[in-house]
Amino acid sequence: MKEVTLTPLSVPLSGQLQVPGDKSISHRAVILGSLAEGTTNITNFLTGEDCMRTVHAFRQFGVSIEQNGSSLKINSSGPASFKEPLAPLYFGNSGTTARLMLGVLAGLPFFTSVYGDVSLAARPMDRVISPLKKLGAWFDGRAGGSRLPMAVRGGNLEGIHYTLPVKSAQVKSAVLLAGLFAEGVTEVIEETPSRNHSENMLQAFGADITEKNHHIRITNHKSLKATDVDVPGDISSAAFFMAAAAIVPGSKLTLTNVGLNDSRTGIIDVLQEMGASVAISNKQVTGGEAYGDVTISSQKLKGVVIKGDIIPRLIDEIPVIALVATQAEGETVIRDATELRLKETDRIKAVTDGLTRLGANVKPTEDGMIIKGITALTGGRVKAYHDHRIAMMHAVASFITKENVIIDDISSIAVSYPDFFEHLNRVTNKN
Ligand SMILES: O=C(O)C1=C[C@@H](OP(=O)(O)O)[C@@H](O)[C@H](O)C1
Ligand SMILES: C=C(OP(=O)(O)O)C(=O)O
Repeated sequence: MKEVTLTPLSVPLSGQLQVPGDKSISHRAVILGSLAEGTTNITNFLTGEDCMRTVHAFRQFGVSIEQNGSSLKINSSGPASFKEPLAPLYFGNSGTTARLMLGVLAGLPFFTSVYGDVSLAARPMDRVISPLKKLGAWFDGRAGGSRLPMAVRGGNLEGIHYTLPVKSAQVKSAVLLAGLFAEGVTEVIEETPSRNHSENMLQAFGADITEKNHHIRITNHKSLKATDVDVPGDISSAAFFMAAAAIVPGSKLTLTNVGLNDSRTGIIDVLQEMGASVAISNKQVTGGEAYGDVTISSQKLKGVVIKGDIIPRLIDEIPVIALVATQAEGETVIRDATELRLKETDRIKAVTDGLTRLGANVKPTEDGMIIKGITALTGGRVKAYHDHRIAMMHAVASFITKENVIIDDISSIAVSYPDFFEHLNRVTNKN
């Protein structure tokens, strides 16, 4: 447990900041770099605990992955050279590692066992196991085979046509990764688009993958070609600074090199609709991924309705959007977001409990929450529930509270943003 007491802020946020590399893209770069034959160099890799779990998993197969700061050099001879691991693979707190690696393990012709921390052990894995079994892999695990720890015996897969029953990029990616190893064509039908980093990167690594009218098709392709990846900054990490600049009066902040893939930019759309000033400059593309600089300044905000197809485009940003909504005039309604209950913690409960303790007017609903603003936040003791996004949301809240905010445990932040407090201090001139 690492408790922290945060004192209210008396200055606006200003200056420039480069947030760390994107978590989703970093995971995928290690996975595809390890499956490819040859040398893959990854720059601006996120060295947070979650992505390092994915690195360690491939090291256990015998893949050589050298780390030098935020650069990785992967030397691999492809999956045919992978060794059956001698020990279980530990995925820590990382849902993305668990779900995507189960897709890879389904394709590998050996036995593996996998486990995670208390939070990950509570998260549903049946959503990936169910299609992966249809492809031909064998799984068993706790809770009737639906939870970690889990055992996997992979290999001998055959392509399937699968309509995603949940709006989840992790499930889509697990099936596509297994599809690399399956005989014939594997097709995933996704009614509401979710983040498409797997599709972009599979294409960059030479996989035979196409997308048409929400139907994504991948063909058996064991030999991917090693391809360097420069990871853009993580918009989900930038979101905490965008929110801070939007709610602290007089702030103006530029976040550089932020990933701007359309499937992730829901937060920008929502902040603009609320009335914040958000400007994008220097937009470029690398490996199919858009990125650029985002300048945000505080303005008078108004409540909005957030529902439907935008939800997967901002799912991880909802905790901090809820905080912004406490400073927006009128009602903000968040719907269609039951998935929040299945993250590192139940984020509907964690956000509404925490913001209520700080003096906000927020009510949980079955699939989201309703926030009434503007409320002056008081401060107080809050719990992070060992969830990085909840801990960081509360840290940003301390910028606008009257009294101190005491967060019970901030150690979870290391999974996605090890330098978070250093960066907070930088833009508030605290140090
Ligand atoms: O594919 C990914 O990298 C992710 C997908 C999302 O999860 P779901 O697929 O469960 O929605 C997101 O919440 C998670 O942080 C990362
Ligand atoms: C939900 C998240 O991650 P994961 O599913 O990888 O644990 C997140 O980073 O907010």
